Amino acid sequence: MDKQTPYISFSLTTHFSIVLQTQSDPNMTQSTEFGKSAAVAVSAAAAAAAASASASSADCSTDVLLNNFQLKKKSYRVLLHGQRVVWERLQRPTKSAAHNETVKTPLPDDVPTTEQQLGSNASCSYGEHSHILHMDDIISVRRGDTKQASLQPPDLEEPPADAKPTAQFLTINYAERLSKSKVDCNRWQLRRITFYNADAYIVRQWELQLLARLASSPAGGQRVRRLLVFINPYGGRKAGSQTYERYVRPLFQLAGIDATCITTQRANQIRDILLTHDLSCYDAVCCVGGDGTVAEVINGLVFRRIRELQLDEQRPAYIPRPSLPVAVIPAGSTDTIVYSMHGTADVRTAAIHVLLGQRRGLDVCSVSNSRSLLRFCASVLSYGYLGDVAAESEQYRWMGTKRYEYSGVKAFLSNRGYDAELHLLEEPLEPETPQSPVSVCSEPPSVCYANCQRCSIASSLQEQRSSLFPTEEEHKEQHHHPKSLAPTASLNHELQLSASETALLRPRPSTLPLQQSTPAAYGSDLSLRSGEQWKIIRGNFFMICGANITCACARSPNGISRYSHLGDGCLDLILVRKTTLLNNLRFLLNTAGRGGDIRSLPFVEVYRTRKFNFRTLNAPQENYSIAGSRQPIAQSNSDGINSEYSSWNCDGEVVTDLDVTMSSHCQLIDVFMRGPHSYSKPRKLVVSSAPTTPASSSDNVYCCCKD
Ligand SMILES: Nc1ncnc2c1ncn2[C@@H]1O[C@H](COP(=O)(O)OP(=O)(O)OP(=O)(O)O)[C@@H](O)[C@H]1O
Repeated sequence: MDKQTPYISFSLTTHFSIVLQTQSDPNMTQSTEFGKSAAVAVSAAAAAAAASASASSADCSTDVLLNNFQLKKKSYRVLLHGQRVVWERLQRPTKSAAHNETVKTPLPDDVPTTEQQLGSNASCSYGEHSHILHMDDIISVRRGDTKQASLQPPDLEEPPADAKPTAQFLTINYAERLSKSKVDCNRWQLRRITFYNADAYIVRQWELQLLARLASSPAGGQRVRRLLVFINPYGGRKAGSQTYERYVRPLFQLAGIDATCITTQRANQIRDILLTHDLSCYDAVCCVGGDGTVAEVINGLVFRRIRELQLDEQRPAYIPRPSLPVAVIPAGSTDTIVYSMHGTADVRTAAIHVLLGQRRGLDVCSVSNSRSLLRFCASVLSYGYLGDVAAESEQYRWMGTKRYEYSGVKAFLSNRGYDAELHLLEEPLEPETPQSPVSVCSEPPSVCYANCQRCSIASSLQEQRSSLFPTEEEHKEQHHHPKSLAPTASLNHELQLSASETALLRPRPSTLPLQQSTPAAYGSDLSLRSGEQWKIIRGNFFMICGANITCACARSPNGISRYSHLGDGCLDLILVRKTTLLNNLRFLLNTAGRGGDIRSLPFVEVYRTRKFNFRTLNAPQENYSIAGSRQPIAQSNSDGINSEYSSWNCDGEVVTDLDVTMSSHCQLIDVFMRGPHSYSKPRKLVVSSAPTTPASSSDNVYCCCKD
């Protein structure tokens, strides 16, 4: 190490070590106000060794690094503090300050002594002009001898740790969420910042510390190294391959992701590969395509797990959780799954979420008829209008996305309503409401945002919930011992759960084997267990939707089911009664706008449930398909739309069964997402010459419970 630039390690407390640099350059010299109990001064070599040791230790997150760097030829003080990198422009010393050589530090006066104390309010304590970058948002860190070299993707072959460092440039690639307006606050973009320091030892130390912190942070530990990518070249505008090459591959390279790509050659190929191939060398599965492609991946992974566990594929006793998480890159026509996950169908945003590694559990619904499990649904299962659109539009795929508009008008005009009977067990909405259609509630239910409380409660209760459900034997026992009938009640008391949390703890019908899946079986079983009655609704419907997620898309930014949550284990059943043509039009316009709320329409009912059963009235039994074939069952009229029965639209695919049960499985699949954000005005930075940076990623995240 250069003797001109010795390191001084200040040990403030047993929990802290601050490494400061002193240099002959007055602009880069600093003393400190921190040194309350500073035990000091180690040799340069010892400090470097200590630093690299601490970098490799898991507990390195308690260290603080503070150095001066140059950024665009301006001097900055840069601090690595817990999970944050903070940098602040060094001001030229004023006359009064020149006498007092102490430079203002970005840490608060009252320096907390432990990381816990620094905790969540640490970001508010930095200087007003500080730029704060959260570790969760860092994609990669690389040093280089030149700025250009530091911009290259990470080098897999690192020089030995004891080699003399030469690199003076340190580039941090990170993701930033753009918060431009209420309608554009969910796009993320890639940013980079390059710091320069004449001392290569400091640069190396920073890189080591940053990498160690990234690896030990919860999100960093989840980052993907080996990815299996399926590209559907057929979906949307048939631009899946170009989308991947142009926008996604460079980002994966930058993050050092080793991606194996397969371009599909036929429908259902993804599912077949996932069912039969060895996937042990992959950390995750990624698909580039629309909702149909995502559904193929989810179906493939869940059925694979069912096979691995040797469960009955037609009537599994329970639905197991696949081990691999799923990444989705939008390249379809509507891309509602991606839009609902991120609040945008922007390709870069979706790719950036894969790089950042943060995952959330996504509910997946199973769709079954009275005889067997048919498939899994990630977005919406819809009968009537949307079912007709799906069946119709397949014939006009050559039109591209216009086929939906054409088929939409045709299906709308020919819709005479469909007779149906539905059975469901209603779940209360948030806030707790009477067991009634949502349309009569005074307060709107919560919207699912990043850090959604409702979903995180559902996630944290997963373990407890599984042990709460009685097996068939336990269930019989409970009938003989009525005191044990309310395990949730006693648990609620122990855990002091709120009403909405209690609702999430309710026993679920989906734990029953599928052979008991007739409405009658459910009705009697659950009435006995929870003391609730199944609701039976009959009528003539323009459309029936079981929405697993909001189903938002560019055309319908709030989605058809605005208040659906991504991972609460519930689905929203939306019933649109057949009334007048004008009312049907009102409904469609309402879903298209940002301000609309279908719950305000008198002919629309929304029920939150974990499971519902549907059957047509007077349906001929012998026409039920077993596996949900794509063929229409009953004869269609001359327009291709059957006037008496519709078909189901399941994630854009056509299912023709007329006796269907849809059940939600809480957070069955892990997907790379944080959830959409609500708009909040970005912090204004006074120093305009400085690069703009995001507030801490967690600062951008709000609770779901506001609209
Ligand atoms: N090479 C291929 N040739 C034909 N069909 C394919 C091929 N690869 C995949 N498919 C099928 O194409 C169908 C449509 O794909 P996808 O749903 O991704 O696009 P989309 O329908 O345009 O988008 P969205 O569902 O978002 O509206 C899927 O059912 C998928 O199984």
